[in-house]
Amino acid sequence: MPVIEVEHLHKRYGDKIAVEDVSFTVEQGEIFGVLGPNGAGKTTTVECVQGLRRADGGQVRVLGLDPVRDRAEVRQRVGAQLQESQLPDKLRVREALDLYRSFYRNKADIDELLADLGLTSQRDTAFHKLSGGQKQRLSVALALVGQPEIAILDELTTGLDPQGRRDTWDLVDRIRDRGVTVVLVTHFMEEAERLCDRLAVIDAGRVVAIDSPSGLLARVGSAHQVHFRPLDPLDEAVLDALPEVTGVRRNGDEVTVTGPEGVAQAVLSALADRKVRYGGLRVEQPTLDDAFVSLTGRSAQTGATRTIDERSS
Ligand SMILES: Nc1ncnc2c1ncn2[C@@H]1O[C@H](COP(=O)(O)OP(=O)(O)OP(=O)(O)O)[C@@H](O)[C@H]1O
Repeated sequence: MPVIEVEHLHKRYGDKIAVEDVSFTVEQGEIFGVLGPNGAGKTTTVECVQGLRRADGGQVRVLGLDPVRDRAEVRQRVGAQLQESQLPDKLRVREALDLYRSFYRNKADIDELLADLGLTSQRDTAFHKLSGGQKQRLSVALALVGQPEIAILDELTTGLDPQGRRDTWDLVDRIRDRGVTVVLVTHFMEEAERLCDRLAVIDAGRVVAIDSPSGLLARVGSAHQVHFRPLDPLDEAVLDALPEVTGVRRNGDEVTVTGPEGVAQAVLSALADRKVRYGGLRVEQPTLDDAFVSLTGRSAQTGATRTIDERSS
């Protein structure tokens, strides 16, 4: 059963159209991504879901409620992370959690929350003394302190280093394991691919695709590429004849073989069978960024790039 239903959402700021026409549903228990480049309308969309903004057109239902009319109830049941840290400098972690906890009917156990978020030893630390990653984790803790059914996390890992980003991803998995439905706003493809069950790709105020990460990747087609430099004589026709191979080309002493998933194994075993040694092996796999480019004609990625190592880790 969907916990969020957005139908033909339209939102303007004066003459500026922020959201042209956005529709999607979020199912109970999933991690749903809202993905797109800066200015695509992601934040405006989730602000309408939270009842922070009134739609100019279309319909939004959250847990069967109207988020503007039933704002107080939606606030109790939907936890939202603050996009920028907006707490007084001197407020201590524990005090911030106590304060926010007092707003909710279903109160989380603060010690448990601190432990879950790796903040136990910062419980008496003032807000301004926290690191960027700790502030980020506190803002997530504040989103969870009312034991929400849905958590909305906006640009969760912006500004974090790669390790901080990975720790935060583990955290999102744990939030879902508590049974919370997660809506994750991001412009990082890698983050969406790692975390989301399904995602809506938004560009210029419109949904261009809704799918699972692997479904989106499948739309890009067979973009796997294997590059290597043969160190022994190689008849490229041997590779071309493999059923997994869709193309072979040579550029100087480098050979590039293209094909669907599995092409790399097929090429490497053909080389081994013929005792052809090689150097400079690289395997490029399609990424969600490729999917985004093929859907919109341009890149959403402004930050992280993907490497083969990361993908296999
Ligand atoms: N309060 C506002 N007043 C006027 N225009 C706004 C306001 N908030 C957002 N916009 C504009 O609406 C468009 C959509 O903004 P929104 O913040 O929803 O996009 P976004 O996809 O979340 O972008 P980002 O990743 O940069 O946060 C942008 O062109 C933005 O400049």
